[in-house]
This record gives sequence, structure tokens and C-alpha cells, in this order.
Amino acid sequence: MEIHIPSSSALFTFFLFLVMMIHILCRIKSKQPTPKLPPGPWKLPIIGNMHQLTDSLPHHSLRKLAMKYGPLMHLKLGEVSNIIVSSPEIAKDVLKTHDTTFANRPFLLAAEILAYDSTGISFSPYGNYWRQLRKICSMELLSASRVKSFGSIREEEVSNFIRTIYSSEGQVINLTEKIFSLNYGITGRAAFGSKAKDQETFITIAKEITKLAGGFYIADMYPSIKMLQLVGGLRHKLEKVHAEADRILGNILSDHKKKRMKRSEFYEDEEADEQEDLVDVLLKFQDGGQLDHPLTDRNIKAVFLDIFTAGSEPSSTAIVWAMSELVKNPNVMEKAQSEVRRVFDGKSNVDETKIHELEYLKAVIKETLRIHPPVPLLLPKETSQSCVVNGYYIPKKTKVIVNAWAIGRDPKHWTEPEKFNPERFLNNSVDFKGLDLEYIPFGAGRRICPGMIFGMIAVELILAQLLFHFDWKLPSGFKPEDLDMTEVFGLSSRKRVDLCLIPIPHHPNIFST
Ligand code: HEM
Repeated sequence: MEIHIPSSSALFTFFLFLVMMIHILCRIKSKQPTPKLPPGPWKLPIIGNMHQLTDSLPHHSLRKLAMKYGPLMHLKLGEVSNIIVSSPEIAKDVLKTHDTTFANRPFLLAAEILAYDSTGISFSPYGNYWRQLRKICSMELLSASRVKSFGSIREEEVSNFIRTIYSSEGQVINLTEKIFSLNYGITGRAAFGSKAKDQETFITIAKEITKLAGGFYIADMYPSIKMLQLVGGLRHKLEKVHAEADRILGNILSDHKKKRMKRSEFYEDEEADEQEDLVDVLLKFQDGGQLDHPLTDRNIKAVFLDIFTAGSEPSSTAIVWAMSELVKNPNVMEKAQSEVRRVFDGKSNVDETKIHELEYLKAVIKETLRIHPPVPLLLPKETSQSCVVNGYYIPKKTKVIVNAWAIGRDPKHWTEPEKFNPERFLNNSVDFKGLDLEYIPFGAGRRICPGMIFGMIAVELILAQLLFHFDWKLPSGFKPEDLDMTEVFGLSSRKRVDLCLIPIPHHPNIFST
């Protein structure tokens, strides 16, 4: 057989051709524009854009900057790259189209220490462990039927709350304080079952946790400089609060384990189910052995802490804002009151059976959540890989902040966005369930709030009771237009000044005997 060996000049020509082709291809490729980072203000060395967030609340400053730089904006806060999303269209790209890429959470010192190395639902990284927790949450802990099963707890706690207000009729009461205590009480009973012996202390700690977890900390902006975790005693404060919460949670867990053992000795399974609180449900999964990621006691405590704080704080904040708007807008108050009193006419109290008929009250609540979303920047997210959004390059591990507060005021989607106008939600299908990106008080996509049903039923019941039983007056000398409607920033965006009002009973006091 003959073998043909090409001549050296033919080889040289082929090699030259190959080099030229590679060169041409590289030039073509380099002419294709590489996507740039989203636009943003000029950055200072070391601090980046931190100085641009100091003049007002973060969601206000971010909106102002977005008006100049656009709805997808890049900011450098310390050493961390952030993108800020401020329009429904970009929110759709981030929370829907690229949902999995944006479903992670960034490192936050407070979550690391308070939430048992970020192993609760809210701050655990996107992956199998988080997926398992979400499944337990939506199918067991916060399912519609479980929430319904807590109806008697809610009705009892709310009736006690109304009773204490009757006892202060005609006097100024701090409604903010009462509403927060009530909600922590309801979530506490749903979670712990009967009143735990340290419940009051735990409520105080949970409030402290909410305050600490909501901060914008220098340590999170320079995660590589561990020494910054000690600035202002931050690490020490977080560890101290965590240790106290852990002690109480440990006691609750062991009490439940003991009761569970006793109960299984005396009851049939079905009867035992009726007495379950949320800790019992988690323990059932721990014992069941059917999970891919077995739940440790630390995991249960993390989830429990999550539900207790996430379950009480935003609902209370929403109720306080709704009552403030109602007092500020007497015509809206009158309409909402007459609806509740008509639907529950002939009854001595509001219960959950006919609450779905309160169409106008629902519109009031929706409008409150639009104009005062309790979690205005949602919870921060982080990209798990690089991607391109709206023609801009978003690198892996970029922190993502969605400004739900600004989105709910986008003039392209809302007429007179600064006006409190519940009528806009009547005969309107826009809802907060994560499909309408112009209205996302509960977030959207994979990380959407799983406690929507639990939260909304409490908000509706408490407001309906307050409007059914009482007319509300401002302390003497105050006019509705004087009401201070400024906010403070935290895990939830509370009203800065507590709401203090005078209750005037509308019905004879049914609780007097
Ligand atoms: C009016 C009441 C409430 C509002 C406005 C609210 C709002 C939110 C928002 C905005 C988020 C972040 C979503 C995101 O990152 O995109 C969230 C997450 C969460 N919420 Fe709620 N929430 C409320 C009530 C509740 C209740 C009652 C519970 C539990 C009992 C709860 C449990 C949670 C949990 C566990 C998460 C974390 C979800 C995850 O990261 O996968 N929330 N909520």
C-alpha cells in the first residue's frame, strides 16, 4: 500500500491558512459586544456607593437613584456587588424568567448566627435542603387546612384582645403595642400549642431578633474582613440573643418530645393529630425517617424561629398601617365599618365563617400592602450563576435587591400612586399571589412568602373586629392630617410613631359579664 506524505510546502500553506482562520474568527468574536454591567452611579474607592444610601430610608434612596439610572441598576456597597430591581418588567425577568438563578440568599451575619448557620427557611441557600423545608411548609405547616385548624386559637386570642380594649373605652390606648402582642400571641400558640412557660420572654427576644436581623451592617458589606463583625459589639449582641432564644427553644422542644411520647401511649393516631401544633408537626418529620435530609434539633429550632418572627412581624405591621390609613381617610373608614357591621348584622362578634364576604375590607388591606409593603425590599437574593438580564451582564454571586415598595408606586402601572385609594382594587383582578409583578408585597417566584394564608386571615380578622366593635378617635388636639405616617427600616417597615387612638364602643360590651 502506498502512503502519500504531503510535501513540506503544502504543510506550510495549510498551517498558514489555519492561523489566518483563527485570527479572523477571534476578530469577529471580539467585535460582538460583551454585555456590560447595568448602569449605576459613579463609585468611590473602598466604599463604592455606600454614601448614596445614607440620606433617607434604603427603599426611598434606592428609588430616587433608580429614577436616574434605570430599573436595573448596579451599586457597589463596600466590596459587594448589588443589582437593584425597580420595575415590574425587570422583576419579571429576575423572579420569573431566571427564577432559579436568582433564588439563592447572600451571606448575612445576623442570619448565620441567629438562624443556626442559616438553616431556617428564609435564609437557607437554594438547594435540596431548602426545597425539603418549603415542601414541609406548604404541605404541612402553613397549608390552608392547617391554618384553618388554628381558627379557634385566633378567635379566642382576638376576642381577649377586644375585651381589653373595651376595658379602656374612652381612653387613649397604644394600638401598635396591643396589635404586636396579639399577633405574637397567636403565632406563639399555633407554634407552641398551649402557652409555654417562657413564652413572654420569648416574645421579647423575637422582637429583639427582628430588630437585629433587619439591619444593614458594615460586616455584610465587607464579608472578607472578619474583624468588622466585632464593630459596635455586633457579633457579641447577636450571639447573646441567640443563646437566650436557643435556651428557650431547647426547653420547648424537650417538653414537646416528652408530651409526644406520653400522647402516643394514650391516643389513637387520629386523635393525636388534632392536638398538633407546629413543633409537633416538625417532630413528626424528624421521627418519620422519610426525609432525604434528616432534621436535627438545630434545624427544627431554626425553622421554628423563622416562622415565629416572619409570622408575627409583617402581619402586625400591615394592621397598624391599615388602621392608620383608615383614621387618616374617614370616608374609607366609614365604608369599611358599614360593610363589616352589615355582614355581621345580628351577631355579637365577628367570626371567620363570613369573613370572605368583606370585599371592601379586602380592598383596604390590598391597598395598604401596596402603599406600605411590610417588607419593602423583600429578602435579599443572590445569583447562583452569571446571566444576562435586559442586555446587561449579571455576574455570579451578585446580591439582588427587589424594591417592591418602588414597584407598587410605578406610575406606568398605578394611577395617582401616592394616593390611598382602596377602590382601585374593586373589580380588579390584580392580586398579591406572585403573578402580577406590579404588585408583590409577598414577593414572587420560588422564594415567595409561604405564610400568605396564615398572615392574611389574621390581618382580616383583627381589622374586622376592630371596625365592628369600635369607632376610633384621635387623642384631643390631633386631626387626621396630623398623623405621622413616616416609617422606620427593619426586617419589616414599621410606622415610626406608635398609633395611639381612643376606642368608642359601637355595640354594648358583650364581654362585660
Ligand atoms: C402580611 C403578612 C406577610 C407579608 C407581607 C410577608 C412578606 C414576605 C416577603 C416579602 C417575603 C420575602 C419573599 C422574597 O424573598 O421574595 C417573605 C418570606 C417569608 N415569609 Fe412572609 N409575609 C407575611 C406573613 C408571613 C407569615 C404569617 C409567615 C409564617 C407563619 C411567613 C413566613 C415567611 C417565610 C418562612 C419566608 C421565607 C421564604 C423563603 O425564603 O423561602 N410570612 N414574606
